[in-house]
Amino acid sequence: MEREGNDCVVGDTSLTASPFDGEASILSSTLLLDHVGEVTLTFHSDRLSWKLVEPLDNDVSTCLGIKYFSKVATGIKLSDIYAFELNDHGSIHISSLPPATECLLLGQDIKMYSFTVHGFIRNKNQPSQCILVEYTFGHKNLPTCQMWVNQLNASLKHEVGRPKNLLVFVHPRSGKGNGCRTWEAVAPIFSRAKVETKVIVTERAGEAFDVMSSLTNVELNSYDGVVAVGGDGFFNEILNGFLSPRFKAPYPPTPSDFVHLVKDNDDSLVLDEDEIVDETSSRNEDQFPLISSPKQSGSRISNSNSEDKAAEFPLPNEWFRFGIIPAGSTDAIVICTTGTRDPITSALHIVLGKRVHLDIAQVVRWKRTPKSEVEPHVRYAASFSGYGFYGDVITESEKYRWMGPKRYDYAGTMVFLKHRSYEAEITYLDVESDETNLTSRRDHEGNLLQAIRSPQKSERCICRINCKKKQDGQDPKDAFLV
Ligand SMILES: Nc1ncnc2c1ncn2[C@@H]1O[C@H](COP(=O)(O)OP(=O)(O)OP(=O)(O)O)[C@@H](O)[C@H]1O
Repeated sequence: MEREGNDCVVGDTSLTASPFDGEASILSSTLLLDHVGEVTLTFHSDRLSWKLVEPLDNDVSTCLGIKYFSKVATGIKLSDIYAFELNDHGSIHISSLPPATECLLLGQDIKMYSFTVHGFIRNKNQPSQCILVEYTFGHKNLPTCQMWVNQLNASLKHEVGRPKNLLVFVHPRSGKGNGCRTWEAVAPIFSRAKVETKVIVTERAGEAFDVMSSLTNVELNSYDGVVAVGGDGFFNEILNGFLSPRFKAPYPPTPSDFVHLVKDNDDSLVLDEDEIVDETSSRNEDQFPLISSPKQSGSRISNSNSEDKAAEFPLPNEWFRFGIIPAGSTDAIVICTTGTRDPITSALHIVLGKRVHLDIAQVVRWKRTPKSEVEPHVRYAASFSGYGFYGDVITESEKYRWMGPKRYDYAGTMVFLKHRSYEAEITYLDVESDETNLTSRRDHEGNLLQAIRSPQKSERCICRINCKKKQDGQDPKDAFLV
């Protein structure tokens, strides 16, 4: 170690393995840690650690007679680091005290070359939340700093699953209208981590769906994933744009005693006798009488990107991922997946390549009648799917988007005061995941469905809706509810 004029400390740099705390290290140097002082920085295979060369007495410093305890970190795991950056020639400040409490006599700035380690620590009170940290190390020689940055960047490349290129959709009017500001706040994390981003700020509802559904799989494969900066609705729109033209799966079986309903002009729902399906004939004809097979349903269910049909990638590569940075009104998906509603935490999870599997529900709206030309409507939902009161609240709340998240409270109250009730019949299929024979599975599902459905829907139906039939004093059993 040598000392140069104005007390600048220049350390020895060792590229060979050297023992540190009883552990083999890859690299070790004496450097100046900004706002701390002279440290020995050591790079182990999975972490960086540093130690004050001349520790302060019992880790306590004094200023004008006041004692300050040093709470300087002493290391960081490689997996908690998202970037290393070489800085311009500039000031490194030597002091063990935080700037606010620093004694003028203790601090001094030294001009030198430096590099910064960007990482995160967990919030002690809320461990799901990540807090950005950065440590800047200085040295008089530029090549030493460069060598450290090159070496560290090379090891970050071994961290698996970190994205390099992402497609980002920003919903500017999401939540309280903070979509763009949220993106601006997290964008530096992506640029420091050298993650390329193509950013699309939407101008209308449905734009993200259109872009996602019109991109070819080859184009999608040029990205490592897609990120939504917005709320749950926006994320679901992107997901639907991705899945709708690509995902090929059989529709769920039609309930065997499905009753067809038509909506009369007075908004009440009544049974249309002419439309009742002959169960026997329809079941013989097809296991799924009211919905078309994937072949029949054409572009809705098959891949609409004709040039991709014979493509190498039926779906994007296995590393393809979907990310969400919360800027919405409720952000349920983010809270469920990261445990916190914090854009910084989400951005860090994305650049660090953290992954979590997400269940997706396929929601199929059946054909209203067997003669109907309209194809079944298919939607995918990542968080929840609402019916009845919830559906009405969402529909109503869209009229008051200018209120921000409070619109849900307002719309919820308004819909509640209408005192509508909604009826639904739920059946479920117990699917064995390892079952490979689709035909036998369908048979099994069909039997199971019948087994768990109750016999006479009309007998059990209690009409609570304020429909015309009821107002006219007719037997509620004549009115069917959805
Ligand atoms: N530029 C835009 N202008 C208007 N609507 C848009 C625009 N971009 C997207 N949308 C639509 O706004 C809907 C709601 O967006 P988003 O989910 O981001 O906000 P939110 O409803 O406030 O949040 P949350 O879903 O968390 O309650 C989306 O389904 C999307 O179709």
